[in-house]
Amino acid sequence: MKAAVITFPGSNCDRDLAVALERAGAQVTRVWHKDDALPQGTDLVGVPGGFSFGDYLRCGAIAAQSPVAAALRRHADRGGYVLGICNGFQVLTELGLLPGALMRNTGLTFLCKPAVLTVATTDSAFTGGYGRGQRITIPVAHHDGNFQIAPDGLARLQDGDRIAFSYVPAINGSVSDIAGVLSENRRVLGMMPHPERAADPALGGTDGAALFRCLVGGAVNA
Ligand SMILES: NC(=O)CC[C@H](N)C(=O)O
Repeated sequence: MKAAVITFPGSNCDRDLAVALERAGAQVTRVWHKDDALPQGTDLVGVPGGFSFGDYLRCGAIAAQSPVAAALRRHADRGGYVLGICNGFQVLTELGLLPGALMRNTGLTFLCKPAVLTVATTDSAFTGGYGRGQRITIPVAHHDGNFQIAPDGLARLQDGDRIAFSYVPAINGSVSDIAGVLSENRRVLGMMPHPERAADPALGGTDGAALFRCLVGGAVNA
């Protein structure tokens, strides 16, 4: 699999994401926010966590206007895979590639800790390596992780089995405790927790590794 990982000014998880994808077997190219095209043959675009453009205006809002974001949109429109983590998830909602919005955490504090998640669907290239309902521990590090969506949008996510992960217990006020959602074609995943920070024993956890193994290598459990 050929993956492209984007770097914006203020990204801080881009290298970690590239390493996690490489360890799972992907061939990774790093892409700068001013690039207006993705490398030929890109299968997956990784949109990493961090503080793109200092989180000014709204987290991810300025990054969504960058030249590479237009190329990312074309990639998604062609049915390409996209993985947005934390600030990357915020960028994907700003781009309209995923529904909803990430608001300030209800506790109004920056949350930096391991979070317990339930795998809500295994029906995707990202989550097929887990069991449905499996509890996994993945770190979070955000102040705007409170996922909100109007009731009709929430019903569409629920009816379409598009909630990928949810928090147990609630941590940031997200509606239905949602931690990650899939696009309608199931090829775009946005999630606030950081699986790349739990993909190697040296990092203190490996629960995120199955996501990269499944995505890159198609290693589906069931
Ligand atoms: N780790 C991250 O990507 C953080 C995203 C964003 N800066 C926030 O705090 O919500």
